[in-house]
Amino acid sequence: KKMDHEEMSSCDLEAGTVCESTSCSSLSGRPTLTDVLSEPSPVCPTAEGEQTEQVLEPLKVYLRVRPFSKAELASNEFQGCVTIESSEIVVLQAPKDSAALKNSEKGIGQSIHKFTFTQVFGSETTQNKLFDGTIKDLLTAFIGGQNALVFAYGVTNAGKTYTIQGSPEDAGILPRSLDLIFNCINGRLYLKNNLKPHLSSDIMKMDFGQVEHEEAIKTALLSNLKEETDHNVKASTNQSSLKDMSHLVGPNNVSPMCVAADEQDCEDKTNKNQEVQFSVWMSFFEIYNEYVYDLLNVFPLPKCQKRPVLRICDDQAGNSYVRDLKWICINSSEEASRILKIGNKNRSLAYTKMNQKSSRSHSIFSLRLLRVSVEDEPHILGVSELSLCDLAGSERCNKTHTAGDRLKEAGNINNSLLILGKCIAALKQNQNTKGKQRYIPFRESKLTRLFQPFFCGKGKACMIVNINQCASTYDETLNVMKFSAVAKQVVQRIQSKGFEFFTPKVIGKDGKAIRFDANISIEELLSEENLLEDENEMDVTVMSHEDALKEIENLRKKLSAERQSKLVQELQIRKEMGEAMFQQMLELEETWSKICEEEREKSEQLLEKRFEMYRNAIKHHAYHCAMEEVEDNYVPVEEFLAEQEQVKEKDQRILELEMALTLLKQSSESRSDLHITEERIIAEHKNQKMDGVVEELQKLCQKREELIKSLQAQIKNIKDESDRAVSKTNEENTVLKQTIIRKDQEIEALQSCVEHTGELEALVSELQGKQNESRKCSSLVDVKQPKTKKGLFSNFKSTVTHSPKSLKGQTKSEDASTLSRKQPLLRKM
Ligand SMILES: Nc1ncnc2c1ncn2[C@@H]1O[C@H](COP(=O)(O)OP(=O)(O)OP(=O)(O)O)[C@@H](O)[C@H]1O
Repeated sequence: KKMDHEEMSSCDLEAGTVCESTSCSSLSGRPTLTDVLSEPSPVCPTAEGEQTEQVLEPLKVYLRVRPFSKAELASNEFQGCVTIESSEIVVLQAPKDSAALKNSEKGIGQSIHKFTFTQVFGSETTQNKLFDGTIKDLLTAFIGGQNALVFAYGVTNAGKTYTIQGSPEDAGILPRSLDLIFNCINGRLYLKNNLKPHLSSDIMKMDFGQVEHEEAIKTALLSNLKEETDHNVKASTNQSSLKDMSHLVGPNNVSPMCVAADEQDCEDKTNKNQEVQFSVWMSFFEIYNEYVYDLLNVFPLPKCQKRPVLRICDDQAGNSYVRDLKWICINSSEEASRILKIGNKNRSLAYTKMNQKSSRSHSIFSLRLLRVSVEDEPHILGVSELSLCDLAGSERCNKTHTAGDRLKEAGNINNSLLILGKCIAALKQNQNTKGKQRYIPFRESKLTRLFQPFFCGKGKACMIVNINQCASTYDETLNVMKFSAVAKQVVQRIQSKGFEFFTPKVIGKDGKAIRFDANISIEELLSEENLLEDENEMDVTVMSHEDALKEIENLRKKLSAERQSKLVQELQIRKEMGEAMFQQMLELEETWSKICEEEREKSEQLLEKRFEMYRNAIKHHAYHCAMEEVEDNYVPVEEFLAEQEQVKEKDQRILELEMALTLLKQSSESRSDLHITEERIIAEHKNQKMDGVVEELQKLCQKREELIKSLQAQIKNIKDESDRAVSKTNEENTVLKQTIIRKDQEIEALQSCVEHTGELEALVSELQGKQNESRKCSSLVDVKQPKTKKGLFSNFKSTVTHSPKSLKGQTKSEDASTLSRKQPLLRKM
């Protein structure tokens, strides 16, 4: 969890904290290739104790996003996980089902991450654009004499191999670099080929026989390819390869960089630089399961035979190199491409679930450029190295369903990448802390051992991060991005001086160093007798007995000094760890006390709630008990009154008895003492009896009084209720009265209508009579059957005469109960 936190904070820091201007300023006004070639050496190579200048430059980290394949699009891998915000910023959004999203839902980490890169190349980026935008400057530095490392990093199937090597149709940065280098040194190749790279950065002078031997190896290698490749295929490949590279080459086979320079100036400098020549050597090896294998085997070994394993050794300056690695002298980019093909065939590739041709090893292609001055007599000026590394892809074994050999490979791959991550994190931390320097575990893996010089000032490094946008590999991609965020914060301290600073040691055939002197020509050196006489191939590590003893003594001293420093370091680390742990304990204690406080408050609240609950329950219970008691003690009113009567009667009786007693006392005064005593006893007895009865009666009275009170309360309640009912009934009555009045008014209106209709009928019959009379008078009229009355009024009459009845009937049927309720009220009115 702590690691996550650290990673996260580094990511957050990432945004905008790394000063890009450092790199920009160093690049502004950068020299053209012709400048590099023509400039005289700035520092005398023999000047001892001279302070070396260093250039601070942030590690350049580029991001390339691979496009989706058709299969990925079909399997719903597109979930908008990767968004390119600008040419430098990319945002990652966790898809559903990813561990990152699940963690963020639990409050661990975030679901959205923002990362800043030196430059981001989207899925539409062409190989050419990537090449121009990433390593062109590095190549300038390489040709100028600086060591350079480019490494492609990413999860499996992210496009690392595609970026480094490309496809037959579209070449990657490696073939493009070869083309550019050979275009730039075009016409300045050192064709004697008698100088060969040796150990980490030395040069070995070869005699004629050795040169021939080297030539023979190369020819064998090339013919090996020739034998296996079909002529037609080869022809088409060569053509396509030339066609592929054609866009890199300007007119007259000069690279665009050279074309860009002022032509006249370029020509002058080229003429001048005819005296500087170059010898180019290449090697290609892989680190597979932590074993180093040469990929440029002259004769392919049968599958059953084990490949020879190469060792990584240190030279006297402590620089690591691959011992017995084959270095092949190359004279053209085409030659290099052909040799590269052989190497690729020897690479450890395998089919995995994620990638059909997954690289199971880290492959490192290296070029060494020897710069030779041929002004008067050839002089060695220096050597620089360019390494292009295609790292094996990191992967999660359960996702890739790896098992057996694949699982072992994955373990080794992940382990070496983990150590690379540790080294980069330590480098970043060391540059931020003054004084105490953290141990950088370069030597814990073969890969980091070989990368060490590039990260320690002896060259420039640049990282190309490859990612795919698939939702299924989101978590691994996020880790890669976090790693890149840390790497981008590493600031490289690069020795500003080129060849001259890394003065190569020239080794003779006997393996002994020849004192380097720029004034001694190669021919002079070669003509030295000791070189020519010794025909036997010598192992450079063989020393004389005295030298070996001295070396052992030296190493012993170094070892004890190293042990002491390590002991101090260990103590320091222990102290730091102790302090860190103590700090952590304090933080933990603080956190826990906070948690305890919160818990305490919570439980107090809970307790308070419980108390409230119990209180309410008790109240409820008490109320119920009281109600039950009241019910038990309930006595009907009649019974109570009867008892009251009895009490009164008893009171009366007591009074009578008391009076009788007084009389008895008075009359018995004259009786004898015996009688008196007897009577007194009797009276006392009676009194005692009466006292008990009185007490009982009083208790009864008290109870009755209580009962009366409760009954009175009940009566009051009933009275209130009846009052309410009466007022409600009154309100209803009022409403009913109003309704009845309305109905009466309606009936009256109808009756006046009926009367009016009667009048109208009389008028009609009168008019008819008059009409009949006038008819009789005017003519002889046949007696006719009287017609049935038709017309508005007859209908109206019948309607009106029937309407009250029907209305009444309807009202009856509709709401008989309402009427029955109304009638008494009407009667009242
Ligand atoms: N920019 C790109 N444009 C088109 N296709 C690409 C691109 N990058 C990668 N590919 C294709 O994606 C597939 C996987 O790429 P590649 O083999 O380079 O991945 P890798 O990272 O090297 O994987 P591994 O680590 O397993 O070797 C290949 O088929 C390749 O052609």
